[in-house]
Amino acid sequence: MTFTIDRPEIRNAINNEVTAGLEELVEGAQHPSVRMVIITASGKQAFCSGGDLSVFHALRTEQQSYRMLKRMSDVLYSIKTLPVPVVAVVNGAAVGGGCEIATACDYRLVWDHAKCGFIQGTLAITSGWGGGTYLLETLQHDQALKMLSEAKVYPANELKDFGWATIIVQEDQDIKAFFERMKTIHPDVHRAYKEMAIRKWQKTDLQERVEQEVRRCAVLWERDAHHEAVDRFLNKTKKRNPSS
Ligand SMILES: CC[C@H](C(=O)O)C(=O)SCCNC(=O)CCNC(=O)[C@H](O)C(C)(C)COP(=O)(O)OP(=O)(O)OC[C@H]1O[C@@H](n2cnc3c(N)ncnc32)[C@H](O)[C@@H]1OP(=O)(O)O
Repeated sequence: MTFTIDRPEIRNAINNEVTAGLEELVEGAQHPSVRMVIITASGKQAFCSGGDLSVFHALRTEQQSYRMLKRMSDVLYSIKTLPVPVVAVVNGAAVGGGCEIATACDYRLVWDHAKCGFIQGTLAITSGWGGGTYLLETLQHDQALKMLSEAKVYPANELKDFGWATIIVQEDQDIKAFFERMKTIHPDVHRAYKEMAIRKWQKTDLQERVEQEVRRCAVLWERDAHHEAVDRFLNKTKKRNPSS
């Protein structure tokens, strides 16, 4: 199954409609005929620019933001624990929550022009969809902490050095070759290894650790520093496009 985020004009930002689409993806991926799930996006400029600030800036309080963060973190946990391999084809910039979505996947095939990073810190919040927890699961500790706390974007070669990018993609053939290799192995083997990973996450309270991340982000969300940072971003847009 392939899910394509299709809002290129807004750099594939996540709104409630995309969240609902991801929830449908999780439902559909339960079918026994599904061998793997691919998440990608339209265009070449962005995989996903995180939450849609033009929508989510209306969430002012800890409780209001918690509801959005919790819904998205639940769907990302369901994606992470799907019984089949989940592959992010990172077709462009993955920032903020967009980086969290890609990190929730098992593999990240990153186009060579894509710059990715956990930029939530520039908005005076932390990751809030589970991506910080998943990064700490995935990368060497110091690399994960560096990626989270620097709150900056990195080019594909650095993402590969960190161990975040599974492969760097320079042409469509690189993606084709990745899936051709996957298909040489029986789906039952992929499912069995995924089950081993899920059992490890269940035994190490991964879902509870995500819940703590969500609650921490919601606390920071309510503070002035976050709302002022979002207003600066949206005002920059307005200056560029007075009609917007
Ligand atoms: C817990 C997760 C957390 C949350 O929301 O809950 C987050 O995800 S926090 C992080 C939120 N995301 C951002 O702060 C990223 C903002 N966007 C960018 O940094 C850039 O747009 C980038 C790097 C993704 C792409 O840069 P590029 O120069 O290619 O494009 P523009 O910046 O000119 O953007 C084009 C157009 O799209 C609008 N846009 C882009 N991202 C968002 C967004 N996340 N929410 C709302 N709107 C977005 C941007 O304002 C431009 O609009 P226009 O009217 O055409 O000027």
